[in-house]
Amino acid sequence: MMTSKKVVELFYDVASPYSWLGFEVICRYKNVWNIDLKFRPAFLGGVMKGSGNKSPAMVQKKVLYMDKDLSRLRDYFNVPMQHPADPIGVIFKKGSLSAMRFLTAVQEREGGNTMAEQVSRELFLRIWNEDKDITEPGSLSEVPAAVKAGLSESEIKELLELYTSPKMKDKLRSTTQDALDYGAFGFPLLVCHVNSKAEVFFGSDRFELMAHCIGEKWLGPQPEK
Ligand SMILES: N[C@@H](CCC(=O)N[C@@H](CS)C(=O)NCC(=O)O)C(=O)O
Repeated sequence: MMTSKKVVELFYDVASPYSWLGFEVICRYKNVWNIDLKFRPAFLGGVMKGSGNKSPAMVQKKVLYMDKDLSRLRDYFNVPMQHPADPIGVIFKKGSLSAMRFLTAVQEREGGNTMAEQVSRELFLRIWNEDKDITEPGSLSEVPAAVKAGLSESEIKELLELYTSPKMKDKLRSTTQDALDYGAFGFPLLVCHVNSKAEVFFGSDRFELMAHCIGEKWLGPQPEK
């Protein structure tokens, strides 16, 4: 008899480069480990505020270290990360609120994972590889088209109306609150449900420990290689 799959929730925000690393690794493992992966797109700004934390990008020494760290991780994780020309403007001034509402709408509308995964990846790519805007409706409308999600123009229009609705704002707020309730102070956050207990891990650098705790094997960031 097959044992039931362990539910793993990934809380992430496309403004967070470490979220991108965590996102790609857990996507690579979703068919390697006996897990049922649930995407929980949430708002990192709300987590920072709600937990009383502040972004590491506000401390000069951390910024310098993260620069180096991320360029090493790009190769190790094989994720095509590129610094935007103005990271502070991208993360703090422009922010990710509308993009995360949009992603929430995509997920709600689909009720599944496939399009949410593709749209998330496209949003990560736009910020952290192509240095393109993710705040304007015109930019967001390019995303489902770019992932060839099979949406007609009227469906894309429908999504663009849906993402600014109070319902999607509330949904994003409640997902962010769920992350805070699990103890989040930053992203990515992975919550593993094993033996009716929730084990919470912060960071894209905790997969080895996470694998140990859920009884799976860690094969490095590129398990298929
Ligand atoms: N060591 C973690 C760092 C993750 C990280 O710095 N995440 C940022 C967002 S990109 C954050 O939320 N940081 C909160 C904090 O460090 O307190 C990793 O390798 O993934």
